[in-house]
Amino acid sequence: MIEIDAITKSYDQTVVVDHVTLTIEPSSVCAVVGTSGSGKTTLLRMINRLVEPTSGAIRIDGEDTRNTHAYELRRKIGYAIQGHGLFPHRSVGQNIATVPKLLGWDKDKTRARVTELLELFQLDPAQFRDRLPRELSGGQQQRVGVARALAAKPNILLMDEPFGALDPVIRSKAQEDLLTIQRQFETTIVLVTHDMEEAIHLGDKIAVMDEGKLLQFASPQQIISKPATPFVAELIGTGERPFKLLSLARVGKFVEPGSAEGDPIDISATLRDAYAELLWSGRAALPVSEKGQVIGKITLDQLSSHARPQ
Ligand SMILES: Nc1ncnc2c1ncn2[C@@H]1O[C@H](COP(=O)(O)OP(=O)(O)OP(=O)(O)O)[C@@H](O)[C@H]1O
Repeated sequence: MIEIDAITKSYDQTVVVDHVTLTIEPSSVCAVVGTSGSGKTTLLRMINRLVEPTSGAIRIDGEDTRNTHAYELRRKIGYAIQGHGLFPHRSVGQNIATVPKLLGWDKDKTRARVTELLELFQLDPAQFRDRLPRELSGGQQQRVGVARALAAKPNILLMDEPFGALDPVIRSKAQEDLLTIQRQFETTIVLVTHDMEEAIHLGDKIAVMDEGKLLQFASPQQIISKPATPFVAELIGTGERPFKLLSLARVGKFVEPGSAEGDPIDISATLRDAYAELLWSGRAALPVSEKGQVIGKITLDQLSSHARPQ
């Protein structure tokens, strides 16, 4: 658990993070969202003391971070940034091994961990271990950046716009991979993004910042249905609200008995996918399938009722 308690950062007379208080539950994803200059990166960096707070406290599992050396904290906490920040003259394997090496892991253990991570991120170790970062595509470099951040099996992973430089297709794959890995390792993730769509998709909770202040800290559902201020509503985009609500729920929860015409949709699809398919094909209901078997249907009426605040 990360408890952020009235944390404040000022540079000279300018307050860039202003008395922010929030608690991030273990094994959850907290997305920090806001416009440029709102203090997101500064807030994130105060968690691993890359930036020292001016006042306030941060506790990790009850322990005040000021009681731990900053370098120890940074070895314990994974950190991945936009543009991945890989060391250009070190191989992929050496990049991933950075923190294990600092922690004094032996060679075999480190090599085994690098192999495990390369496989996890679908980068064939035989092919990629000895390449230099510049010999990889942007998406592959980004995966190495996240692999490096996870190398020493941190409980906490801080991510600053990790997918910012990726094209939409690779980005969405990278987001899915991250969620899979997060569930597998139960990592607590704090992720900075300026993209509300990404925050809604990845966050169990979303922290909305503006001018150094925390405007709202709530679930995606609550942020969309009950934005705390007009600024939060603006960030979501009023016209987008119904679709964003639909994107949070999966078809599986809303299956009705009966059948419908045409191609089925899988139970794992989002209600937004189902809605798009209904509109596109001009149908009022879709058959729903699970492992290739039709198990019921989902109707336009049901989707409409779910696209409103509950
Ligand atoms: N070392 C520093 N010295 C002085 N001002 C700083 C310093 N670091 C950040 N700031 C200022 O603090 C404010 C918040 O910066 P921060 O990088 O936290 O914002 P952000 O929300 O992450 O923005 P972006 O999305 O553009 O990265 C900005 O106005 C920035 O200019």
